[in-house]
Amino acid sequence: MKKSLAFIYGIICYGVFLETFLYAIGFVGNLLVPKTIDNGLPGKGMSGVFIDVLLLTIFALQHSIMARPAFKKWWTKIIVPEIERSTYVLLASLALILLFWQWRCFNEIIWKADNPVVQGTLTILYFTGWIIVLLSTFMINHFDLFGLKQVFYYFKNKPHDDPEFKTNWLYRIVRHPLMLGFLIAFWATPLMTLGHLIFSTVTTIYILVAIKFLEERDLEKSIGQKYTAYKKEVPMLIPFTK
Ligand SMILES: C[S@@+](CC[C@H](N)C(=O)[O-])C[C@H]1O[C@@H](n2cnc3c(N)ncnc32)[C@H](O)[C@@H]1O
Repeated sequence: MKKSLAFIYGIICYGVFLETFLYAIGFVGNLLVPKTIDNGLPGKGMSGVFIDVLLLTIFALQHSIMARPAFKKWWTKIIVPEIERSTYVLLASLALILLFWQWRCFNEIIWKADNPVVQGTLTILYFTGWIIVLLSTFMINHFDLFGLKQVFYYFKNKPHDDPEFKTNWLYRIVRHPLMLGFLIAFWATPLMTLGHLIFSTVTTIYILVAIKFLEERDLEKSIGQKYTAYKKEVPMLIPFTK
């Protein structure tokens, strides 16, 4: 019973993530969804900027704190370890939903591409960024990353191992293709408004800090010499710079 419930919970969390991910593509790209980065509650002065930065900080803190090994060790004494990843994914999705709902728009134009070729190129780049994000999740292990594998193995009474360290496909070109995909999607836009600029700047700072001071430190601790060698060989985010 407990295992079935955990499995159902994992599927629900994955469903919420999938919807949030698709909504995010529409939100950042100003496409199809009711509230977007440039179409929603109007931002007013510094209080609007404060709200946007706060929303991004809530997401960043949830993401960073709950991904740390020390937090997971403590947290899995409280909840069933097999639903830890699903819970992380659910809370990350809820933090994003809060951001989509409460985002304050600032529509002052920073840049606008009028040339159709430039517009088209930036739009293609935008979608390429999201495709890179999605592909990268499959290169690590999509179902592990989003908690489905853990609850399925629990349901089936099979032991679950942590995902393997990968250095193939996009991980041979940069160490963080998933984050590179996000950076491309956040910056490649034919219309950059002040609100979008706040979003892209804060997320870029967060991505750089999280990679350098959190994720890579944990990876070096858990993988050791193999990761140090990988760092020497493969660039962090910009392809062909090593
Ligand atoms: C959201 S993913 C982002 C991965 C990576 N930073 C990227 O941008 O492609 C975070 C998880 O991926 C794991 N991870 C990072 N690099 C990895 C690799 N080369 N192989 C397997 N897992 C990796 C981290 O341990 C962490 O649990």
